Amino acid sequence: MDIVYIRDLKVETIIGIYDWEREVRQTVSLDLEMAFDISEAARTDNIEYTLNYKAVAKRLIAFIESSEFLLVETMAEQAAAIVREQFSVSWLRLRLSKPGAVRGSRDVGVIIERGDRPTKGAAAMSAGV
Ligand SMILES: Nc1nc2c(c(=O)[nH]1)N=C([C@H](O)[C@@H](O)CO)CN2
Repeated sequence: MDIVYIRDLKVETIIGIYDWEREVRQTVSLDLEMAFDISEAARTDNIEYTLNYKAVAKRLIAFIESSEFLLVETMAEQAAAIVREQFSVSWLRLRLSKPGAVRGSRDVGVIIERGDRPTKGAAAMSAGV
């Protein structure tokens, strides 16, 4: 299985457990690796046969911009579910970072994997199979 990816998708949103975090929008950043067989798209040179990363990015931006989660965990889980269910992605790895949230660190956050691990190709390598 191959991978279609999105790196460092920055979105402004309400996120965090502290009072001040409920009042100002902060930037979160998403890295997404999505298992997808790209062979038919490569053969036909047709966007209809692949996972359109722009469509995924637009959907995630709309979802995150309108959300108000306390935890990065909740945002990551729900973003992963949207990608899996609405774009028929069988496996994905999602890193959700909150830049500057902890003094002294570049960013903090979570990395989650969801779905069935692919057994061959770039996605299998990425999933450590
Ligand atoms: N595992 C988590 N730890 C923390 C979170 C979180 O969402 N998941 N959030 C915070 C605060 O909102 C922090 O980001 C503010 O700097 C603290 N720890």
